Amino acid sequence: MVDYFPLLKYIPSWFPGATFKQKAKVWAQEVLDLNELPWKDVKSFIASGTAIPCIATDGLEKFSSQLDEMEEILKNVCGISYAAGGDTTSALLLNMVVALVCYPEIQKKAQAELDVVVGPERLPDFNDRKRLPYVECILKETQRMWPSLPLGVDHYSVSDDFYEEYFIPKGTTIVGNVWAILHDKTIYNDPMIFKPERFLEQSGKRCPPDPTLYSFGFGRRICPGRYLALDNSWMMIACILAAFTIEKALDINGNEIEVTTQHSNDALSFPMPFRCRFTPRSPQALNLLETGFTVLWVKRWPNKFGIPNIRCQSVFFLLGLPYKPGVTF
Ligand code: HEM
Repeated sequence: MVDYFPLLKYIPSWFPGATFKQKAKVWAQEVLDLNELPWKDVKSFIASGTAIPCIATDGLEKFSSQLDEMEEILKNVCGISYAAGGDTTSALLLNMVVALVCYPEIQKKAQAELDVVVGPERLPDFNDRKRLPYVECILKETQRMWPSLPLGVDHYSVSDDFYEEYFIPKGTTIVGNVWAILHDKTIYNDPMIFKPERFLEQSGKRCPPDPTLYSFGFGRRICPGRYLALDNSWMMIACILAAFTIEKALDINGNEIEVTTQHSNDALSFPMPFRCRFTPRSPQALNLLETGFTVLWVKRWPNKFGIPNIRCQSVFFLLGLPYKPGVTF
């Protein structure tokens, strides 16, 4: 509000109606805490020898001789990654789970693909990704149908500009309507229908544009975490699909509890709370759940950007299980 009406910043916080100033004070402290408190924790874990390898421990080790100038930067990189990457990625994952619950035939098709390519003895990994086109299509279609940030993040024109017949004066707020682009029926056929197949590459067929082009923002401020977000989300959903069948939860009479595809109306669009059941697909799947992530972590991505940590934590979060640092799923 103050950005739009700069005079408001001179109103004292006790002035009737100026509650935004009191709120801003509380929120400012919360933002500072988000940066400072986890950083303090990491440093105390390092001191006590209990830290698990992650981007923060890597950075502190790598720049140990330049900490005077680098520590503030490292702390801010970690803080903004958490602030910008946590809820957005969770929203995408929860949307994929909603889709799998609501459309069991889509879930079955993805599992059939995984069974052929990966089999029941191990969890999927990035080497399998190219051979799992349908799982990729689910990731794309979820971003199209329910983008995590339907109106993106506002931009601001730094100089006078023209777009087609529109004059855009310097200082105009520009809202990129991601939702409208991704539901444009001239680009995406039947845009209100969840249809991963639309992104399946087949000879003689032209696929619509990848929603990733829009769902991570635009121009030079485009999301720098998009590759991590997409890799992380792909790995999560591929592993969940390989190991579980996800169905609607049952009430006390054994009837299925309906799941809606409605969403919150906030800047960040989460599915409305829903209940579902995760059932291991087989005894081997259950075994993989106990050992699979340890194997992936140790063998494939030792200590790289903390990705395995984030992934394991998210799986625990999604399943509503308490996450213990250092314990892999
Ligand atoms: C599904 C997950 C994610 C979505 C949908 C998403 C979406 C977005 C969008 C729409 C923007 C605004 C871009 C613009 O101004 O046009 C943005 C900015 C940003 N994102 Fe993401 N993001 C996700 C995950 C992440 C992750 C995992 C990280 C970091 C690890 C991250 C870091 C950032 C940062 C630092 C910015 C600000 C960039 C700037 O202003 O220059 N995001 N993101």
